[in-house]
Amino acid sequence: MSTTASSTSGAADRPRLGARCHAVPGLAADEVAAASEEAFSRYSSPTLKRSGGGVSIVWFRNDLRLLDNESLLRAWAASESLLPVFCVDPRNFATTHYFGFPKTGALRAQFLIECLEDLKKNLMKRGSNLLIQYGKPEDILPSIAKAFCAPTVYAQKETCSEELHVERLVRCSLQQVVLPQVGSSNHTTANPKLVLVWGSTMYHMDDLPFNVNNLPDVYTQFRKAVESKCSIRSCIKLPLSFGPPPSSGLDEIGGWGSIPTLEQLGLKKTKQEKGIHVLGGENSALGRVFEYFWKKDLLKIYKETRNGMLGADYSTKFSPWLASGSLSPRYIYEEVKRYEKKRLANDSTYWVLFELIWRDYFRFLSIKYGNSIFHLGGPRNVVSKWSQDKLLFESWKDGRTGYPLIDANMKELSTSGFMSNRGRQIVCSFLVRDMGLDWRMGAEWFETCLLDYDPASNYGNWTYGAGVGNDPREDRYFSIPKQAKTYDHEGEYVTYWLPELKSLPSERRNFPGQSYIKPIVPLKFDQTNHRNTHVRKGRR
Ligand SMILES: Cc1cc2nc3c(=O)[nH]c(=O)nc-3n(C[C@H](O)[C@H](O)[C@H](O)COP(=O)(O)OP(=O)(O)OC[C@H]3O[C@@H](n4cnc5c(N)ncnc54)[C@H](O)[C@@H]3O)c2cc1C
Repeated sequence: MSTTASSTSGAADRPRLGARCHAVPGLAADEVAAASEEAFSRYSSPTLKRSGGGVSIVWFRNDLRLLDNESLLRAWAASESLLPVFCVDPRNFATTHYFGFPKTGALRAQFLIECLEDLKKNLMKRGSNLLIQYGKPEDILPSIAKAFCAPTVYAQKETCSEELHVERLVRCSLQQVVLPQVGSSNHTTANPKLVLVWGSTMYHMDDLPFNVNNLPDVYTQFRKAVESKCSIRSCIKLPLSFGPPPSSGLDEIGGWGSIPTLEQLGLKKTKQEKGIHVLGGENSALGRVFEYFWKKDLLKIYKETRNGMLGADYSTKFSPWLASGSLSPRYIYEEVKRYEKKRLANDSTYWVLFELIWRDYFRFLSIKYGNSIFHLGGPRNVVSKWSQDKLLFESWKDGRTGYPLIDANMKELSTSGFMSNRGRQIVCSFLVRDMGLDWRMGAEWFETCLLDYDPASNYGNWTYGAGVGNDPREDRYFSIPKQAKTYDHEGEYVTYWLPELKSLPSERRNFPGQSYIKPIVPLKFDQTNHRNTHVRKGRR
């Protein structure tokens, strides 16, 4: 997440100007199937044993995968019969945010649908299935537990307020269910319980060298502590079969249910013609790891290319799968180590892990700082004046600010649901520093659009960029002219998203003057000269 310049994406990685969508993974379907099959078989173990009785429910949340899924394995091991469940929670679709945007945009909803299709297929291949119901988990899970007489619901533990609220409601509503106690001769009863299992980070929460409430506030201190004092747990293996599914109870709840369509979620499908198209699901995720590390051998140059903005291959694009839990960060770690053994170890191979530690850091920080990451003053409770000017905001959101670099990035976000890390930092700085807008408006629009939306990473990064988080450099300012010259020197990126700039000479595409929309606000520090930018930054 360093902001210092390194070279941009190599020319070979760049799509031709005017090229259409870039599929991620860019593998043929049979290559994806072969890569995921190979990974599944490497992580399958015929010796895993189950010792429990009856039915256990595994409630899938943001852990839509089989490989390295501890709650799934524990539910399977503790039962005779596993019942995987996904609840399509209307609160995630039919509601809007504080500033009025839909909570989930159509692109992420489509990605989720693909994840569910893939998860269901993978479970069926291993003798199980996925029960899908539309409704609130606190309503659905108790009725399923009752119908199947299931004493335990296993699920992945989450960290942010909305998800924690749902956990509390589920726990309470399960307590209202009365089940006959298994194996009891004197007709005693029990309530089903919710068992929450940690599973979203590379470093396990229980292995941290400090209590999470004493987490170091500065990333570098966090990273150094975990790197020197903890090790990363091995991936959880898979049994060869998750079957058999429960034999009775299904009729009572109306069968396995079906994966909703976009229309059923109240959303409209849009035809995506440009940008990257990331296919949801664990098979694609495993296919992408294979493609990026082994087939295209891009891991060894990641550190040099990661600040790019154009195309599929300047960075890993793992984030949408990590956010939905279709990919485990520990699996990536083990693949990096395998690559380092078989091919080479260098700064780039390490740097992917360095970035995954950022992800862990924001996840743990969301526990330490709770709801304050969503509040205007952020974790440091900074009091500052922010504008909520609607017109300014609309111009940012729709990519009509008059600054090609901002407009191109915002168009990429709404068209594809993705934006590079470089782009995210630039548009965040522009919204906060140059427009002076309430950073939460930007964060909520990201929440609507991003395929990889994750509350801890999104709000963590926004509070950081807005100077209300734990950044030792509170006044982080990204000068657009400087960023454009460094990361889009030839104007290839802006021209891809704003074809009207194509006729300009390459050096003017980011500086089109009169031939483009008039800038909506002046830049706070409008110079390309490094020394001046630096001096002024200090004064802020
Ligand atoms: C304002 C802003 C909002 C963001 N919102 C999100 C979000 O909602 N969800 C999200 O996953 N990332 C978010 N990020 C972080 C980062 O931009 C994306 O993770 C990254 O661009 C995803 O592309 P990639 O998978 O190719 O990343 P790579 O460069 O290949 O990095 C590998 C992985 O490391 C992790 N990572 C990298 N940088 C960060 C970071 N700064 N913070 C946390 N994790 C990181 C991601 O899981 C990523 O997949 C945000 C960054 C900013 C500046």
